[in-house]
Amino acid sequence: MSDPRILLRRQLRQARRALTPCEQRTASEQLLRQLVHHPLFRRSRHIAFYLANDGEIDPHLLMQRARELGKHCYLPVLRRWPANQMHFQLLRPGQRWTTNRYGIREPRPDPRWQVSPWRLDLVLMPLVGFDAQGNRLGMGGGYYDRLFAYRRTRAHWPAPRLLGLAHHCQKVDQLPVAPWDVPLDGIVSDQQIILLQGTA
Ligand SMILES: Nc1nc2c(c(=O)[nH]1)N(C=O)[C@@H](CNc1ccc(C(=O)N[C@@H](CCC(=O)O)C(=O)O)cc1)CN2
Ligand SMILES: Nc1ncnc2c1ncn2[C@@H]1O[C@H](COP(=O)(O)OP(=O)(O)OP(=O)(O)O)[C@@H](O)[C@H]1O
Repeated sequence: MSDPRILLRRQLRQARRALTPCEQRTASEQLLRQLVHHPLFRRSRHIAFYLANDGEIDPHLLMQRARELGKHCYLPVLRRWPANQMHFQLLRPGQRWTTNRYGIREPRPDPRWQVSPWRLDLVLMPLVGFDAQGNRLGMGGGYYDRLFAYRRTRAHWPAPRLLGLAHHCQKVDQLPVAPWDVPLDGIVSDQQIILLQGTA
């Protein structure tokens, strides 16, 4: 039986890649506007971002603001072994960079600056698709799901808050949910903020 996620992923990735540079810039500015004064951002001192790839909504303006505000910013770094795992690494002055197996830039791995996910206050997650119930479709590597698998049994741990970031065109009526999917606390698109029950 074929996985309905595969076709959906292809369509939604095409849609976000089709956005013009001008639409991308506007979306990035809208994202900044939505989040910069939001308590979820203002209260957070340790925040994980991502470097936009494949037409993803670009959080770099927000990351720039976070750095100006003296917040600690982290990016995902893929583990060499086991190859299906990732963690977050603090961005440092004079940061050195490398390129991961998908061609995405990431900080050069340095265990001294890698943190356990529960040390973060807020994680901004890239996504391919979302629905109003807060379900997320990712790139299919399962990296975020594996890292936050502990949340499925400890749903009430306050930290970190998990927010998916997306272009509005990535919204669908209802996503198929997999048993390993980690529920998000909210989704922020260039047009709306959806906060799930219990998220303040
Ligand atoms: N910007 C960004 N960084 C991220 C993620 C992400 O989704 N976006 N990730 C979120 O998990 C992790 C990387 N996961 C990824 C998983 C698949 C592909 C990808 O392009 N897959 C190709 C197949 C490539 C291959 O098999 O070699 C494809 O589907 O076309 C990219 C990133 C960590 N960093
Ligand atoms: N907690 C977990 N433990 C083991 N395998 C997992 C776990 N979570 C996800 N996986 C595996 O990862 C694969 C990809 O999952 P899925 O398609 O949901 O990824 P995704 O959420 O789209 O990707 P990503 O999180 O990287 O953006 C699945 O085949 C699944 O078996």
